[in-house]
Amino acid sequence: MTTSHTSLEQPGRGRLDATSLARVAIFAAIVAVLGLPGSFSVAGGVPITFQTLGVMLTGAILGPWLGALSMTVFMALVALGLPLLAGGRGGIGVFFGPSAGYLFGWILAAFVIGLIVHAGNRKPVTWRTFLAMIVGGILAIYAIGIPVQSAVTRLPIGDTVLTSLVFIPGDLIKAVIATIIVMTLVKAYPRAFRRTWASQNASVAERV
Ligand SMILES: O=C(O)CCCC[C@@H]1SC[C@@H]2NC(=O)N[C@@H]21
Repeated sequence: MTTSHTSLEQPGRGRLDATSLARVAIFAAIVAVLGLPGSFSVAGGVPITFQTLGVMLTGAILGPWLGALSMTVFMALVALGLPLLAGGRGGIGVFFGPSAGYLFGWILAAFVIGLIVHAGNRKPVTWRTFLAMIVGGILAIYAIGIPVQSAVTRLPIGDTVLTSLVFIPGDLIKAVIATIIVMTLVKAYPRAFRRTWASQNASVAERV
């Protein structure tokens, strides 16, 4: 195993070099920037936000581990009080509010999207990338977000599911946009994507 002054140990896996660290930071920043236009308030206390587009891109481009790490860093900064959520919100309180589950879901989403997009170490194709956005970027987020929202607001789960239907049109549009961006990048920079794939797989291989 090589050592480097510009790398950090990743728990349970290989090394996190300076480039990976920069990517993690850049995508956390992209998610923050997508919060700048603000959000749309809807019933239930969970806003419609562009930030999930950033979550989708993070998982697809960084892959499962770095993607999840990037979203974890983003959440840590939010917890520390940085106003990175749409509408300039931040602080530990958001993790006890109606959208807390969705926020944790963003970490899972980046991981699941990365897994599906990178599945089998094959070149990303449009259908699998779009499937990843649906499964990771919508279903995985809702799977945590809706039960937590229901528990926090004390609205029955069925009613909370109905409330969350308002997110579907926007999230589907974001899934399409994310797929177009990712496939455009794959076509423009195939070697960069191959390197991302290879490094993630090498890291996974190191773990077994
Ligand atoms: O800013 C927050 O407090 C978190 C917002 C969570 C928004 C959820 S994520 C899935 C769904 N899609 C949206 O546009 N909004 C919700």
